[in-house]
This record gives sequence, structure tokens and C-alpha cells, in this order.
Amino acid sequence: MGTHTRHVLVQVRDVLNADPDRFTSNFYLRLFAKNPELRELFPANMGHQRATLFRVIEYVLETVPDRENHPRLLEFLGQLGRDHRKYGVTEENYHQFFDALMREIAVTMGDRWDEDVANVVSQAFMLTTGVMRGAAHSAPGPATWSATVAEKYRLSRDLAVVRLKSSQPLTFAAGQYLEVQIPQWPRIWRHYSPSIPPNPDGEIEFHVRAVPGGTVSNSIVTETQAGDVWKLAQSHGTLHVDTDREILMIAGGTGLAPLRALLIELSFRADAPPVHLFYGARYPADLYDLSRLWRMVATNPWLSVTTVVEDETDPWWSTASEESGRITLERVQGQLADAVLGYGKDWTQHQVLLAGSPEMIATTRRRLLIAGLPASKMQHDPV
Ligand SMILES: NC(=O)C1=CN([C@@H]2O[C@H](COP(=O)(O)OP(=O)(O)OC[C@H]3O[C@@H](n4cnc5c(N)ncnc54)[C@H](O)[C@@H]3O)[C@@H](O)[C@H]2O)C=CC1
Repeated sequence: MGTHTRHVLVQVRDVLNADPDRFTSNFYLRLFAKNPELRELFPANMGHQRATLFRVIEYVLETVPDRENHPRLLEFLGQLGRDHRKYGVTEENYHQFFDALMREIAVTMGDRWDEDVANVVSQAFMLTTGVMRGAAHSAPGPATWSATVAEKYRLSRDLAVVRLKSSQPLTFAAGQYLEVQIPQWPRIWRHYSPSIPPNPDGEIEFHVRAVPGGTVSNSIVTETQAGDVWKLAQSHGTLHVDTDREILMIAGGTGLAPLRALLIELSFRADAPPVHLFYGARYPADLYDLSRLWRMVATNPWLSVTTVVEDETDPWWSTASEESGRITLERVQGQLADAVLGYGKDWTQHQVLLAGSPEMIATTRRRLLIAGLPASKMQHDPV
């Protein structure tokens, strides 16, 4: 792409950036005015949707002139197209989206919009919708699966285990996370990591902590019941185990789920490498699932587990089970990075898998890098 394309797209970006909220609100108004049935595909609250749309538009305008980054752009748009299958987006909807977008950009550009600018911009967004449609079209498997809640139980005031059975076997890899929609919040999708690997019977399990102020997670903990039908869609994430080197796993809270799925899968293999899992929580009572981990350690000689608590004493208001007091897994006090680095073992050749809150991942990763563990051997989901 030439300097001319770059120049035009930079100019368009600058104009749209003057008021992203107005641009995206007007774009959706235009889209829904022309095609009211499209409103049904979106959640009641459009704030998140508008922000996401703007980030995508900005990314396209920035990357189209930059040939070196085209493979990344195509991969990104392909993923976006596959992600949109779950909304039931049709070929016709892509055309409607393209038309509304071009018209709104034209109006926003005002007298800076001419035939030449229109050509450059329409090429950029034809590429966008073309790649998205192509990827959606060629994606294997169904766009969504239905799964019925078989059992839900609460481990504490804010933590629940949900077990479901899907109508067909699911396609995801252990360690990945899935897009999930619950009947209490139609059209809102969240990401949750299954805590067991996929299996031919379509069984699936999630560990969900109610996030303060969170809508979906709170509904799962307080309202979900057996018989509810959930929708599951695309799987994402690249956490995986290569069996040719030793593994260090670091889990914070419910970040245990994807690592637990990988451990269960490894326990079915004859070539499992040595794995050391550090599993952290704020208080001892927050360490859930210890009996299962304890049984896995007892039956799999390649696995060792250290539990890590910031505070040795449970607060008086704790409602979590007292399971942690009865299980004899190794326990140290501190933050996860303290526990790993103070363990007296050289981790520099290990494959490192981190899962937990973005803050925990960022802090722990930084401490491990400073201690000399190579970034190339660390894996975690996007934070
Ligand atoms: N694939 C993944 O990475 C997954 C991530 N998660 C995320 O894991 C989190 C789990 O939340 P909770 O169960 O409430 O556990 P939590 O966030 O309270 O985590 C407890 C553990 O993380 C450590 N930690 C927390 N904040 C830290 C910080 N700023 N620096 C260093 N260490 C810190 C604590 O010391 C403790 O060991 C959620 O944010 C959830 O979205 C959950 C499942 C999968």
C-alpha cells in the first residue's frame, strides 16, 4: 500500500477520533434504523459493543497501510469473523454493516470526503468484511452448542461449581477458555475456562467466582440451577503443555480451572513430564478443590503441589468450606512469586504456565522475568 493510502487512512482516523462515542452511536442508530431486526443481535447495553467496534475500526485503519503487519491483521479479522458466528450474522448483515459504516464515515468526514477517499476507505473495509465472512464460512463445527446445567453447588458465598452436559461433544482443547452465554443474560457473552478436558459425553465443568459488581458471574453463583440451558461458542487461548520439559504451573484462585484441565489430561498420558503446581489464594479457606488435587498428587508421581496463602488465618466472615484444614498438601505463606522464587529450585529451564487475575499474572510474570526466567518459556492468556 502506498503513502497515499496511509495518508488518507490517517486522516480518517484523526477525524473519527475527535468523537468516537458520537461516531459509534450514530453508526448503530443508522444500522438499526435501516434494519431494526439487527438490534436483536446485540445486548441491551451497547457501551461495551461500541467501544469494541471503535477499537476494531482503529486497528484496521492503522494496519491496512502497513504490509508487514498484514498476516496479523488477517489472523485478527479471521478470528473476529469466527467469533461473530455465534450471533447468527448473515451474508446480508455484512453488506448492511458495510453500507452503514461507509455512510457514517462519509458524513463524519464532511467536505473531506471525495471519490478518492471513498475508494481507499471502502477497500479497507471490504477487506475487513471479506476476511471475516470467509473465515466464518470456512470455520469447522457448529457456531454454538447448547449445554444443560446438570448440577450447581456453592463452595462459598461467592464461588460456585457448575456442571453441564452438552448436546454434542465440544471442540476445545484442555487449557482453553470458552465463550459462554447464560439464560439470565441473553446476548451477553463471557469467557470461562472449563476445569475438565473435553470428553465424548459432552460433560463440562466451570468454577465461577462472583466478581464484585459483575452481572453474569453473580447470576451464575446465585441464580443458576439445574435445567438451565447455556450457550457455548468459540474456544480461545493457547495454554498448553509440551511433554519434552519440566513444567511449572502457577494458579491464582479460580485460575486453577484451566491448569486443572491440563493436569487431568496429563494424568491419562504415559509421557507426563514432572509438573509442580503452585496454587494461591488470599486465605486458607479460599483454597478450594484441595481434596481432588490431593488425590491427583497421591496417584500421579510426576505431580507435586504447593499451596500458597497470603494470610495464614481465615477472616471471621469466611463462608468457604474448611476443607483446606484437613488436607495435607504443602503450604507456604506469601504471594505466588515469593513462593516460587523462595522454593530453592532452578526454574529457568521449565515451561511456565500462569493463570489467574490480570494483576496476579502481570506481577508474577514480572518477578519471574527479573529472577531470570525466560519470557519465551512463559505462557498465559491475554491479560
Ligand atoms: N485462563 C486464565 O488465566 C483464567 C483466569 N481466571 C481469572 O482468575 C482470577 C481468579 O480470581 P479469584 O478466584 O478471585 O482469585 P484472586 O484474584 O483473589 O487470586 C488469588 C491469588 O492471586 C494472587 N494475587 C491476587 N492479586 C495479585 C497481585 N496483584 N499480585 C500478585 N498476586 C496476586 C493472590 O496472592 C492469591 O495467590 C479472576 O480474575 C479470573 O478472571 C480464571 C480462570 C482462568
